[in-house]
Amino acid sequence: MRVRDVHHSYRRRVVLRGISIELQPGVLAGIVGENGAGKSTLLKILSGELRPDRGTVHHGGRIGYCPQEVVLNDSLTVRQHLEFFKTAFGLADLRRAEEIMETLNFAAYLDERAGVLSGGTRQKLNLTLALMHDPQVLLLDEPYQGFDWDTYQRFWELATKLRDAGRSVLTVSHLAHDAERLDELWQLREGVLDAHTGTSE
Ligand SMILES: Nc1ncnc2c1ncn2[C@@H]1O[C@H](COP(=O)(O)OP(=O)(O)OP(=O)(O)O)[C@@H](O)[C@H]1O
Repeated sequence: MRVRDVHHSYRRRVVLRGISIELQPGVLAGIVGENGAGKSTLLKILSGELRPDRGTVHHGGRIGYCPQEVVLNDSLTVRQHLEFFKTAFGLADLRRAEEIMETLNFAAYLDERAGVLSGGTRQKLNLTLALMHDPQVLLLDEPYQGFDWDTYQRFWELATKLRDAGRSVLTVSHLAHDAERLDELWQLREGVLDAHTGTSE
């Protein structure tokens, strides 16, 4: 994925002031920044959900986008969500989705309605829906929010495995405590990206 000179404002609030970034295959990268720094705005632009005021985003292959806001239908079960996305992605089966569910340890909830799931379990489903079509570029917005420690570890094992299989993985977070797990880490501040140098935000 190649991003060149992306700018974005919401009316007079300037959020991104010239973001350029290159995401190679087989890289696990992170962007950190304070609340309101513009991380979600940038991911929305990279995923194609939002059009930048200026600048370009080029990518090859499938994108997997896990937004910060969990987008689920409370009246559908986990299984129904998977079936819906299987059709939307044109998948032959749910093999990958089932593998991810096993990894994240929530296969037992297949027939529960999304509306009764805990926050962490909803996030597991959110993440599964973003990854089940085996995207080449993964854009993950605070993907582990609400995860318990064991699931948090499993999330990183999954992200590392995908990186090792040649996927590009980009996670955004307000904390830099995962720095040692990442191949590249940037800091978003005042609308621009710099190499992250500090140990925490
Ligand atoms: N749809 C919108 N309309 C107007 N302003 C917005 C909109 N979305 C975001 N903003 C503003 O843009 C700025 C950046 O927001 P964004 O959600 O991208 O930040 P963030 O770094 O992801 O924050 P957080 O860590 O809290 O999730 C904030 O000041 C926010 O209030």
